[in-house]
Amino acid sequence: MQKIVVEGGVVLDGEVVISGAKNAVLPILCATLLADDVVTVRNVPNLHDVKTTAKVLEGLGATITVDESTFGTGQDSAIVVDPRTVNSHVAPYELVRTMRASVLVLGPLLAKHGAAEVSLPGGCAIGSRPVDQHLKGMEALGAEVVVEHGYIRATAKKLKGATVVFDMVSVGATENVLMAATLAEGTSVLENAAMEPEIVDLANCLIAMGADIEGAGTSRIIVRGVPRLHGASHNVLADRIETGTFLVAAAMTGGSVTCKNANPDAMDAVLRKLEQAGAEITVNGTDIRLDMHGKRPKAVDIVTAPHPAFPTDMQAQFMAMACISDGASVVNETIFENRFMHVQELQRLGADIKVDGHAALVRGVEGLSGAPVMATDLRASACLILAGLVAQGETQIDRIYHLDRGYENIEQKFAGLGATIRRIA
Ligand SMILES: CC(=O)N[C@H]1[C@@H](OP(=O)(O)OP(=O)(O)OC[C@H]2O[C@@H](n3ccc(=O)[nH]c3=O)[C@H](O)[C@@H]2O)O[C@H](CO)[C@@H](O)[C@@H]1O
Ligand SMILES: C=C(OP(=O)(O)O)C(=O)O
Repeated sequence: MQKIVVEGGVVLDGEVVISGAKNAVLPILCATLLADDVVTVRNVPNLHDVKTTAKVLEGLGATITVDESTFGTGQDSAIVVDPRTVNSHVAPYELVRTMRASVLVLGPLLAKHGAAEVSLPGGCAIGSRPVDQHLKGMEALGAEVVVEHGYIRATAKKLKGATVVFDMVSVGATENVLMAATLAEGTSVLENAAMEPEIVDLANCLIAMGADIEGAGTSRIIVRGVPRLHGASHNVLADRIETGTFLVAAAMTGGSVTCKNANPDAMDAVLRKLEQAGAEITVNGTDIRLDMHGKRPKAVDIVTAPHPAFPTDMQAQFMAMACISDGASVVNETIFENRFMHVQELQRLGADIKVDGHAALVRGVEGLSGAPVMATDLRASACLILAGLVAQGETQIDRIYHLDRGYENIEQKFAGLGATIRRIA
């Protein structure tokens, strides 16, 4: 099994080009199922999750074309989906279990083909992650939904517009219901909708396909159903979590890093926290530069919550920073019930962390020491790289397949900033 080996002690310096957002490209690829014609998705990151989504779409019969010569190279990296060849409405367990986001084919299949059979995604390391809000939304639009033998089976001759009030803010449920509502008869109103930038990106792609959507990016989204959606071309927005990961790395090492092709407007909460930690942040168009001027970060408290508050997907990286910050930080995780799996691994590197339920008290230490550690989920893996970058000696991170789900060329990108990092078999 592959590992990443990091040698600590280098001050990061330079520029890194940010990839398209995993959490935008996955729903957008699923949304292509709604179209009557070819959809071209650009700025597609070369991620394991993207490949899994492509497999799910191919399994449904869609024709996928990838230009390998440009795939994973930035803005020109495209996946072309022809949904006209779709001939199945079944997303099997083998694929869904490896990537929860595959449940996002439910809404599009139901709206376009009147039926969907999608394996229940099940829990994962960070929490149980139920999909009740997705199902409640489909039912509100008139679908008949049955959950049996580990599968969600949904049918509807024609979805009907309705008001859907989500019990809690869910990114995935908002996306699934938003996609389904585009082809429903009449108007749907999504109340208590998630406001993440990736939802706005999905809505923009749907609008380019001919959907009538108002209010994406607010808690109330209005969708006027249209009879059909056409082909389109869409550029995926920049990954704010990848951006944040590199900025935290720069802050932890006392360095200076510019993230190119980023989306500064989408990451206010993270940028403000980095400033609070003592970083100088300069935004110039789509460039975000962080300069730490060799200083040690100051301790900052964080509370994760739905956008525009501090993102749960940046919690582990900020906890890594808290481990070596000057002072004590409180990290409060309010989104997922089990997203502190990285704590034990950080402790192996010498961190002083006490967990009490959803809160962790992190007392910054002067230094960490390299050790073998194990990645437990995607962002936990990233946080261990960050910790390894400042730890004395070598840190070996095992189970990095989690990392490849959501970070494109991560070790090459860190190496480009001067880090001593390599992947070993
Ligand atoms: C592919 C993708 O975009 N993944 C992101 C998405 O995941 P995902 O869409 O799965 O996350 P949700 O926003 O749905 O989950 C938020 C919370 O709501 C709960 N919940 C959700 C749906 C539901 O039907 N019932 C329910 O109880 C979840 O268990 C969790 O506690 O948003 C999360 C929260 O920002 C991010 O961490 C993930 O990176
Ligand atoms: C939790 C995450 O992703 P997913 O919802 O795909 O598991 C993440 O990106 O940190």
